[in-house]
Amino acid sequence: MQRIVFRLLAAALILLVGWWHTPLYAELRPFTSLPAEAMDLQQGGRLYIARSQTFPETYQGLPAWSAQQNPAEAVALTGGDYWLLRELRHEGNTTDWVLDPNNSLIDRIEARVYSEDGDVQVLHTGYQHDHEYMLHYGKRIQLQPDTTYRLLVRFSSPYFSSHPEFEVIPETDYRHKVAIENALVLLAFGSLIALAIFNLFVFFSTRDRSQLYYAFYLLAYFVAWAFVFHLPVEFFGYRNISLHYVPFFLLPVLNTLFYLEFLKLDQYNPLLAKLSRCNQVLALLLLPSCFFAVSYAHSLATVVITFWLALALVSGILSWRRGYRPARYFVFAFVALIIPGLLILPANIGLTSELVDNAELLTLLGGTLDALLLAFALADKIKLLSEQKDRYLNNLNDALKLANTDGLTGLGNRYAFDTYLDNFFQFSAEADDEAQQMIFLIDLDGLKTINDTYGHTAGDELLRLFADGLRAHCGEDSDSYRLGGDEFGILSTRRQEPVLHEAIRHIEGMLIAAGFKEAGVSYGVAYASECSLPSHLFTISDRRMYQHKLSRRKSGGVAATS
Ligand SMILES: Nc1nc2c(ncn2[C@@H]2O[C@H](COP(=O)(O)OP(=O)(O)OP(=O)(O)O)[C@@H](O)[C@H]2O)c(=O)[nH]1
Repeated sequence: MQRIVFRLLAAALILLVGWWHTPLYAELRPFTSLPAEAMDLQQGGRLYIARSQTFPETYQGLPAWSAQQNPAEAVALTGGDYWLLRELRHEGNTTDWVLDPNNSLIDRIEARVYSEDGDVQVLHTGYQHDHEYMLHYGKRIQLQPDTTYRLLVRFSSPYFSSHPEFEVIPETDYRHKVAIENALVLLAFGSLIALAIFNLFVFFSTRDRSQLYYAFYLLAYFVAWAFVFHLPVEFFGYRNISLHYVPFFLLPVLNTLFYLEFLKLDQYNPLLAKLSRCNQVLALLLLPSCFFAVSYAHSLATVVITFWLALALVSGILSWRRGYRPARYFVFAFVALIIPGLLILPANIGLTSELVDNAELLTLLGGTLDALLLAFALADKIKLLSEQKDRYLNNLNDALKLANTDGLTGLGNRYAFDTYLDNFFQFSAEADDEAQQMIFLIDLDGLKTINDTYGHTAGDELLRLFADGLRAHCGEDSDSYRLGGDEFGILSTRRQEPVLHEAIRHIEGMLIAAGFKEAGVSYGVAYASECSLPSHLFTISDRRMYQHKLSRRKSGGVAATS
C-alpha cells in the first residue's frame, strides 16, 4: 500500500511540477514590421533590465538609448523592473488600438508610443493605476496606417504570477474580448460565492464538518482569485499586494481539512493523512512570506499548492479504488483543476506554441468547475448516507416486525399483544357500550395428546391451522395473537363478539374435519368496562376460559389431558 501511495504521489508531482515550471522568456528578435491584426509584442520585441528610469525624448533617440541598455533573457517571476521595446506598423485602416498588458499582476506600467513623425503618446496602467477597461490593464493608443511607431514599455512588479504578455489589439476587438472575459470571470465568481453560501447552509442543517471546510475553501478560493482579477481595486479602490497570496496559502490548509474529513483519510490511509497535515503546517509556516518576502510568496504558495493537489488527487484515487463512490467526483474535481495546468505546460517548456491565451482565466474556470464537482461529491456523499440510513431503517423495521411476530403461525406474539394492551387499549368504557374494547383468551384443547400421539409436527400443524382460521374468520376489526404454547388472544370490540363466537365454533369444526379429533377450543372474554389494568383483563378472561374448559369437560366436549 505504501509503495502505491508513493508511486502515485511521485506521478502526480511530476505532472504538476511542470505546471509551475518557470519558462524562458520567448526568444527576442530584432525590430520587424507587424501584421495588421493583434500584435504580440514579445515576438520581435527586445527586453531590457531597467536600470535608468528615464524614457528617451524622441523616436530618433531610441536606437542610441537602446544600445546602452542591458538585455534581459527572461522576466523573473520573483519580480523586477524591465523595458520592452518594439516597433509597430500596420497597413490596415484601423487607427484605434489598445496596448494590453496581461497574463500576470504587474504593479506599474508606463509606456510611450513614439511616432516617426515626432508625436509621443504617454500612458500609465498596471495594478497601481486606474483602469480604462474593467478588470483589465488595457490602454487606448492611436496608430495611423503606414506609419512606423516605436513602443517602449517600462514595467515593474515585486513578483509576476506568470510571464507578462503585451499585445496591441484593435480597440473594437479588445472591447469584445473584455466583455466576454468579464462575463466569464463574474459568472465564475458568482458560482463560487453561491456554492460557498449554499454549502454553509447545508452545514448548518447536516452538521457535517466536510461541508463547512468546503464552504471556507470556496471563500478562500473566491478571495484569492478576486485579488488576482483586481476586484478589490475595481470595486473599492483597495490595493494591497501583500494580501494577494494569503488566501492562496490558505487553499491547501482548508481543502486538506475538507478532504481529510470527506475521505476519512485518518481511518483509511493514515500515511497520506500525515503527509497532508505536514503540507498544511508547511503552508501556514510559509504564509508570512506574503508580508516579509512578497517576491517569493508566489513561488512558495505554488510549492504547497502543488503538494496539496498531488496529495488530494492520490487520496481521491485510492479512496475511489477502495470503493468509496463519492470519491469519483472528488477525483474529477481535481483533474478539472489540474487540466488548465496541463494545457499550459507544453507551451511553457517550449514543446508547442501557446495553446491557451489567458492562463489566469482558464485556471479560474478550472477552479470553478472543481468547486462544482466537489459539490457533486458532497451531494453524492449525502445521497450515500441517506441510502445507508434507509437500509438501517428497513433492517430496523424488519427486526421490529420479527420481534413482534410468532415464528410458527405468523400471528402477533405475546410481546406485541402486551405492547398493545399497555399503550393503546382503552380501559374507560360504559358496560353497555358496544364500541368498548375486549379480549378473547383462547386455549387449544388436546395439543399435548396430539403431540404425544402423532408427534410435534402434527401439533405444529394444528397450531398453524388454528391461526389460519383466526385470520380468515375473525373479521377485519379483530386482531389475533399467539401468546405462547397453545394459548391465543384476540383483541376486538364488543360489537364483534357474536362474530367471534361464531368464528371459533366454525374453526373448531375445521380442526376436527382436518383430522384433529382430539382438538377443541376453550375461551374466556373480558371487557374494557370491567377492568382498569391489563393484568385484570388476563385474570378475568383466564378465569372465564377455565370455566368454559371445565363446562366443556363436564359435557364431554374436551378430552381431559391436563
Ligand atoms: N407441537 C407443538 N407443541 C407445543 C408448542 N408449544 C407448546 N407445545 C406443547 O403443547 C402442550 C401444551 O400442554 P397443555 O397446556 O397441557 O395442552 P393441552 O393438551 O391442550 O391441555 P389443556 O390446554 O390443559 O387443555 C405441551 O406439551 C407443550 O410442550 C409448539 O410450538 N408446538
